[in-house]
Amino acid sequence: MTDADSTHDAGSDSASRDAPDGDDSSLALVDVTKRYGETTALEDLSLEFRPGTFHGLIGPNGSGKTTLFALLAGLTQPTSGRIERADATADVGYSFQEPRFYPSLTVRENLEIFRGFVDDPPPDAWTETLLEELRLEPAADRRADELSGGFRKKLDLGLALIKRPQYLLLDEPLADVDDYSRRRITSFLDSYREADRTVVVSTHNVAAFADQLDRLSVVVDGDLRYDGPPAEDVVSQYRTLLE
Ligand SMILES: Nc1ncnc2c1ncn2[C@@H]1O[C@H](COP(=O)(O)OP(=O)(O)OP(=O)(O)O)[C@@H](O)[C@H]1O
Repeated sequence: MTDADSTHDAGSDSASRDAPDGDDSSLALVDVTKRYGETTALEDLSLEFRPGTFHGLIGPNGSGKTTLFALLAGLTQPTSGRIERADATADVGYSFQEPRFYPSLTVRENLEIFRGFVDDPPPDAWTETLLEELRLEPAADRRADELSGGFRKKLDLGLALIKRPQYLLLDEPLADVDDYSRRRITSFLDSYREADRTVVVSTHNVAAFADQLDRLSVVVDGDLRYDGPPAEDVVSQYRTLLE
C-alpha cells in the first residue's frame, strides 16, 4: 500500500530496512537529536515501537513528545540521527495536532473522502465499524464544523484510523471524550493492537490506559528516562520516575 494524499497519513521516505535489535517490522528513532534553533527538544534518543504493542509515551509539558511524534510521522526531520521503518510500505496514521477535516462535510462524508485517498482502501464496512466503535454514529450526518469538542476529537481519531495504518500515533486521544465513549475507544484500540498493529498514545492521563499498556516510555526534557514494562501501579511508577 502506498501513502495517500491525506493530512492524516505520513510519507514513507524515511524508511529503512534494518531496525534496532533486529526486529524487522518496527518503527524506531535511532540516536535522534532534534533542535529548534537554541532549543534542544530531543537529545540523542533511541526508541523502538514494536508491532502488536500498545505503547504509552508520557512526560511533562515541553518534554518532547509532540516532536517525537512529528519525527515518526515524517513531518519534520531530525537534526541528527535517523528514523527507521523496517517495512517501507507500512503506513503511519496520526492524530496529534488540531483536528483537521472538511468543515462543511458531514462526519460520514469526511471519513469516506479520506478513505478515498487511500490507494488500496479498506472495505466500506470499515467506515461503519469506526462510526460505531468510536461512538461517532450519533453525529454521522452532522456537519464537521458543527460538532462538539468531543465529537471533533472522535472524528479526528476516525480519520487517523481510516486507512487502517500499521502504526497509529495518537496524542491525547481521549481528551474531551465522555466516559462511555472512553471505554469503547480504549477497548477498540486494544483490539486494533491485537491485529499486530502498533498503537502509540501520548498522554498526561496514563491512568486511563493502565489496562492496555504493554510498554511505557517516559521522556523528560528531551531525554528518555524510562523505556520498559509498565508497573502494576503505573501512576506511582510515573511519579517516582519524575522525582
Ligand atoms: N516549532 C518549534 N519551534 C521552537 N521550539 C519548539 C517548536 N516545537 C517545540 N519546541 C520546543 O521543543 C520542546 C519540546 O516541545 P514538544 O511540543 O515536543 O513537547 P511536548 O512534550 O509535546 O509538550 P506538551 O506536553 O506540553 O504538549 C519545548 O521546549 C518546545 O518549546
